[in-house]
Amino acid sequence: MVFILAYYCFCTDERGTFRRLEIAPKDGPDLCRSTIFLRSWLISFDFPMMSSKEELHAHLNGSVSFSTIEKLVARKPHLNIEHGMTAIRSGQRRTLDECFQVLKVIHQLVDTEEDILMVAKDVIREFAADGVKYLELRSTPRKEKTTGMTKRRYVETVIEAIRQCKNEGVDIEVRFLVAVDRRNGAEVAMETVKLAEDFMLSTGGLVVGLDLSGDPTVGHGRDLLPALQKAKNCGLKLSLHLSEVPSQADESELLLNIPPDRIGHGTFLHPEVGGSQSLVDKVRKHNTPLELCLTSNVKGQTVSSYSQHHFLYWYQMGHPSVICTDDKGVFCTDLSQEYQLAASTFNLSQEDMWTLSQKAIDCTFAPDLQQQLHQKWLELRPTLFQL
Ligand SMILES: CC(C)=CCNc1ncnc2c1ncn2[C@@H]1O[C@H](COP(=O)(O)O)[C@@H](O)[C@H]1O
Ligand SMILES: [Zn+2]
Repeated sequence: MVFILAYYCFCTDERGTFRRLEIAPKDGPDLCRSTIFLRSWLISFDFPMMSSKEELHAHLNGSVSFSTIEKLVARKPHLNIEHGMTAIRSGQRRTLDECFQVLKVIHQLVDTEEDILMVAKDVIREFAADGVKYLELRSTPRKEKTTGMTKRRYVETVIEAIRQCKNEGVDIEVRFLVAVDRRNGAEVAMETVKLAEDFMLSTGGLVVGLDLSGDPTVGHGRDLLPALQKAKNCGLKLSLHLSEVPSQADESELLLNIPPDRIGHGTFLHPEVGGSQSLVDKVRKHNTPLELCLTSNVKGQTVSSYSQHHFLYWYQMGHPSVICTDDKGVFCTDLSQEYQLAASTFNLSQEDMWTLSQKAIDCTFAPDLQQQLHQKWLELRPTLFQL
């Protein structure tokens, strides 16, 4: 017990800056589960500001937790999938390619409408339990011949999960971005945009946008430009994974002209890491927010260490930057942990953290909710500074 406490114990110094006291050497699934509970408990006492956050970059299948994986494995024992194959634990690193292999294993486990419903509801409840008040989930519609699942049913099932959570009183607003996997090429991208448009019009505002993601080393954004432009023209908000690897500068130049409404990662945009001033100028000109995922980038080895993360570059410039998880299940993290990592790495105070989470409200794709969220944040603020 003492060991577990030490693992997640944080304190604040005289500036109110978060300090992590100790890090566990290695966490197994059991330890991970118990610490997630314990950490939520500690956070609720020590950092009330952590109970007001918004998550703007979360891939559904990458966000599946240990406990949900256990339920899926029990449904499909014949697949012989073990925990080590679906998550990258504390201290472990993988190449980006290996990270995508992990997602393929999870896809094997999630291949029916029942699975999607359970996974989406669990993920929504887990974000809510972590104090996330507004969540934008994204996922790639998948067709599974063996189970009869269609892409349309896939999206309908995610929407159903969002509605059920709402009806059950889960304290979180959820919106959905339909994802285009760049690996599948231009034709599929265009079909996906049409599907997203249909759902945007038929779900009363639950589908708000389009995400471009997938293995950044596969394909080129120029082929996807017509689909992305069509999405923008029909009113879908665009969040594009850009410059996740160093070789994407040309593609980013092109896609930034659309322009996107938000950027996922943008790890190699700035000149100090092989990007260019012209790329930075384009991002600045449109004030395009960045979705930054510290653990994902470090564990996926596109960033060498937390202190080298490009969060600092953009934060120091005062550019809108939103802390996100990317794939909380795969990377064994949650949004509270990502905020704490940013705070301890970059010497941020509680006030700084508060301001970050408050400014993220203006980066959401649900303008109809922004006023309500600002009000909620103002109501929760006094509880933070009374401590
Ligand atoms: C784990 C990993 C590779 C992290 C690196 N960051 C990522 N970069 C680009 N696309 C991603 C990333 N993480 C998840 N995705 C996308 O999200 C999908 C999984 O979630 P879903 O099935 O769309 O619900 C992946 O197949 C991939 O298309
Ligand atoms: Zn991502």
